[in-house]
Amino acid sequence: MSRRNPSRAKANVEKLGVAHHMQVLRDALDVISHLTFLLRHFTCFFAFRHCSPKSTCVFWDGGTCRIDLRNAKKAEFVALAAACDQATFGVAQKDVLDETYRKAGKMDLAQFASRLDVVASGLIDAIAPGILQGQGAEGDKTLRAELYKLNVYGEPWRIFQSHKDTPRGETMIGSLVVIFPTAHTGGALTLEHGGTTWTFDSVAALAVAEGPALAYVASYSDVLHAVEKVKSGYRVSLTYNLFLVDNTMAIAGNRIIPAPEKKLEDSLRALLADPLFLTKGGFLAYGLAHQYPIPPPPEVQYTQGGRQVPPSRLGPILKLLKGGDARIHTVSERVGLVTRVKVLYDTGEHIRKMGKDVLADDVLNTEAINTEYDMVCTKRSRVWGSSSNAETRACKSCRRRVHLTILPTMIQMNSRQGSATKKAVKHKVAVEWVTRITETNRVRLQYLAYGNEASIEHVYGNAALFLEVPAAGKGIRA
Ligand SMILES: O=C(O)CCC(=O)C(=O)O
Ligand SMILES: [Fe+2]
Repeated sequence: MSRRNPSRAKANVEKLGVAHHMQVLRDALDVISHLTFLLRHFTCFFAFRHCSPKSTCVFWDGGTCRIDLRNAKKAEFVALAAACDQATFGVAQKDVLDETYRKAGKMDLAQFASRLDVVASGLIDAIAPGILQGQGAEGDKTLRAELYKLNVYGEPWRIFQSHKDTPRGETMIGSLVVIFPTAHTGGALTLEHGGTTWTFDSVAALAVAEGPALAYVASYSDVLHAVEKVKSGYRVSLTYNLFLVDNTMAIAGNRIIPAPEKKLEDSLRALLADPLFLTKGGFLAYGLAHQYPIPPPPEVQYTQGGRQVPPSRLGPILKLLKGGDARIHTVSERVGLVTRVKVLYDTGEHIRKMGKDVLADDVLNTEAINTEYDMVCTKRSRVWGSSSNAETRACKSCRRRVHLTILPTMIQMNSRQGSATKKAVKHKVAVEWVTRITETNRVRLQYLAYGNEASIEHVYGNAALFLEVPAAGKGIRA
């Protein structure tokens, strides 16, 4: 007969409790991701019915030319198309013209005027809940739409190849496309994000609308999209850039928290209340589902005291989180956890002293690697799920805990603090992955490696959200 150790059995049961709470948290996240998808869908398939007759008028050539897109004749479309430039597209912050790439005609804002008022018509109110979901604990963000350009598809330009819209500014979160009710066939918009694709057939949407209507699609800026071939007639669209702005009218406590978000919050609180969960503290980590622009490195500033540490290039991401990513941040803030975007580098075996995996609070540069300026954590064992899978779905089996060893920021060190460093190196931090790390926000570090010949090597890192969990009984867990 096997002898059972009652205290070990009890510990196992309690550990199951942590596993259970983690599972509830992941399930709540699954629902949130699904919700994100549904909202995007909803936004796509909604036909706008309240446009005034003037909304379909477009003027160009200093106002001397005019077209009413509700009942224009072929000659008018030909004139509009003739006034367009061949559309360019963004590559590395520059607009590039490639005849083989995009085949749509466009007019920049300076060349045309539209009478459509997206605010007064209620269009922004209609898209805001979808785009702003999860933003700000108290509904303290709102959307501002800036008209960007006009696109014309038809003879001689018929398609717009797959692309992501170039972010125009640090607070740009997405785009709004409005499609006019002109006679045409084809021209469906196909969208793809996180392995899910869907098609918005504006012709079909407008066909079922009663009375005058405009079709529209609002999506996050990391959604890949393309306009299929316009087979006949002319398709005309306006694009707006959508920016996140502070809502000065927000009233604390006024936000109605959606049920799935409440469930996520409750499951996070239950997890934190369990003293067996990250007993000594650590990170609860979350693989980002959306892609975010990372600003270029700032100029290094030298002051009398030495190098000035610039703000982290990852900082702006936190203010621009989208969908489920924003929801995690909002919930963790409400619960009282400090949340940061950090980059986990897979350094291979190349960079001595740093260990195989490095967790950084900023995008590292060569100087950082050479001098160990930045705050880094070196990991003892291989990180689970590291950079091998670009999936953004919640993972059911990511239970592995990894240990990190923290080094202090070297720039803050003086000789007295040097001894403190050695102590800090022994300090381990546990990381619990709620969802698999993704390659959606991948950064590359180039550095000079000295082997039998000096060579330029690269290491890659992936940004993820890290929620700082205090030890059981400490801080918000007291
Ligand atoms: O015309 C459309 O439906 C899409 C236009 C677009 O993607 C763009 O202008 O970037
Ligand atoms: Fe686009």
